[in-house]
Amino acid sequence: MRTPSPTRSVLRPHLRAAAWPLVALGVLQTLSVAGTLYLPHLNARIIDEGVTRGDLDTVWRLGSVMAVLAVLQLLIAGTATALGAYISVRIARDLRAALFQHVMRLGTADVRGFTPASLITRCGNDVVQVQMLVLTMCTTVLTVPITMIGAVVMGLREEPRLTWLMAVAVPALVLVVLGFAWLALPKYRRMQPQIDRVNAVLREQLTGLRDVRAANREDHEQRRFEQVNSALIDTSLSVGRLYLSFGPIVALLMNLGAVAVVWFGGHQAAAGEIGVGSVLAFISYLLMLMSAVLMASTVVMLLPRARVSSQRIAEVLHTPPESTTVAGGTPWRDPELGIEVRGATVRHPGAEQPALREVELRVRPGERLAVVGSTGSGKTTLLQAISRQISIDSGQISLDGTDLESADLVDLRRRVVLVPQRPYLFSGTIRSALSYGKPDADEERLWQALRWARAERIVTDLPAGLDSPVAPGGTNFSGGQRQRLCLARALVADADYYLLDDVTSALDATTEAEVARGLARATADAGVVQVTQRIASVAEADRILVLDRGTVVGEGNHDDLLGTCSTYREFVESQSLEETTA
Ligand SMILES: Nc1ncnc2c1ncn2[C@@H]1O[C@H](COP(=O)(O)OP(=O)(O)OP(=O)(O)O)[C@@H](O)[C@H]1O
Repeated sequence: MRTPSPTRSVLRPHLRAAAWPLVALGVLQTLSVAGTLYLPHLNARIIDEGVTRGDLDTVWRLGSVMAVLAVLQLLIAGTATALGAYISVRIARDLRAALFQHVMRLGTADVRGFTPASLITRCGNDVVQVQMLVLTMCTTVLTVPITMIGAVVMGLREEPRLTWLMAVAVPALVLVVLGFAWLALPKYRRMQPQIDRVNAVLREQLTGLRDVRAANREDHEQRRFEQVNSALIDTSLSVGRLYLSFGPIVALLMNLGAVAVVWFGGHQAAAGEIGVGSVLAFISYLLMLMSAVLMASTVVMLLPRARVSSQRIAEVLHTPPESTTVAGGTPWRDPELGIEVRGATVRHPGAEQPALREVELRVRPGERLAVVGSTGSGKTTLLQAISRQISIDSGQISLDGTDLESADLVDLRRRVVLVPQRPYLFSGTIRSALSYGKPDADEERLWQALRWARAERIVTDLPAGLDSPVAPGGTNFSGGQRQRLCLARALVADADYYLLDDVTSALDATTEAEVARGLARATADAGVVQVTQRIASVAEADRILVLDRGTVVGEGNHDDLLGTCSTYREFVESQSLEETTA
């Protein structure tokens, strides 16, 4: 079975949506080309029937017709160009929107797999490549064949004995174009991944700028950037050099064609066999024919590059979204059942060992479960799995008796709120940042959440209060302030379950204790799974789950675990040691 071309599959829905503008464009282009083809013929008649015979009336009459026709042709061609640009911009806009919408629905693992840098290139540069192709197609798809046929027919009408020149000039030009394509296409293919690499390096360097400076590695990073950048520049330059040689060769061929017409046609004109106007018209038709071949070659050049870009866009669009049950999944069964994890095993893509092995846990409404374990023991992975940021490889996770795989994802995310280890604050104001997950939250709710998260002072200390600006990522706040604001944002959502991933790690012990008290009040009716490294937070929990290398090695309350779980004892002892040292 033939697989549809990626360009076609990516463009089809958008071309269909632009059907009427495309029809209008076709009509305008046909009229414009017809005008272009008729003008040299009129010119020939003015010269041969008017100028040569000294018939001024004919010169005036045909001259006026030619002037009106030329203006009309210009207007129509201008409108067609504008319409073509409009269609290509509109298609690019819709394609980018569709791509962005799809990326938003991709699973976390898929986003990691593509890499954010590549996704940015795909939404940006790759869409631009497709847009360029559409724009070129808009100006050539009808113009080229009509011009080619029209130029040959009109050339034959003017002087059939010169048409052999067309039969020589056009294949020569086609050969040059094919040679150029053969040299240029591999370079174009190399370019997109090179743009990806530049973006990836740049993104990493800008994200880790502080660490680069702290480690004095500016020179190293500069070299790393220069390496990927110069690879891209080299490719771009070699394409540019090819174009440099292509232009003069094509111009030479076209001029040789014109000279040949003058040479052979001139002899016939001198012998009185044809008019000078016909020779001039034939030159115009030959040049039109060659220009049409060039226009077609532009499409031939753009097509493979746009194909590579379409392929990259199609890869994203064809990646299934996170869930087939984004809305309208299986209803929740029994609110008393809460969160249940049964035999959950998770292996991250590319990882040798599973991050979670056969994990079992249960959290009911109003219950608080603390999760402790050494670094890398799978705590974050567990919370990601419960909130369905990642899928589990085996076992089952359910909420209120409904398997998360078949649950309504939007409703799940409304009911179960994850506060990650390094949450992100979006730019805007504190008000917009706090109500990010619940845009209809009233002001009282925002203040209440701020009080619970002990973040009220952060806001009242600012002159503009809730309307104070937040920089992208919340970088105008300290780590501890950011953590509390993010916690407040989660509490605004008023969820049924909270998954808290070490959310007080940047706070001092006193503030942490205050936050813990606020949290306890805020989430009194909710179920809470709290990953923590602090013994103080563990003490507040109803139960404690101890993870070691992805496996549950203990579960119970503090006293039970002290007696039964050596990993937990080590955790407690390390904390006591820290406190003593402090
Ligand atoms: N995206 C990933 N790809 C591959 N392996 C991963 C990925 N994320 C985590 N891991 C691995 O899974 C294991 C568990 O990681 P996880 O982040 O869940 O640990 P953690 O207990 O939360 O650690 P920490 O306390 O340091 O935050 C680790 O061995 C880690 O290297």
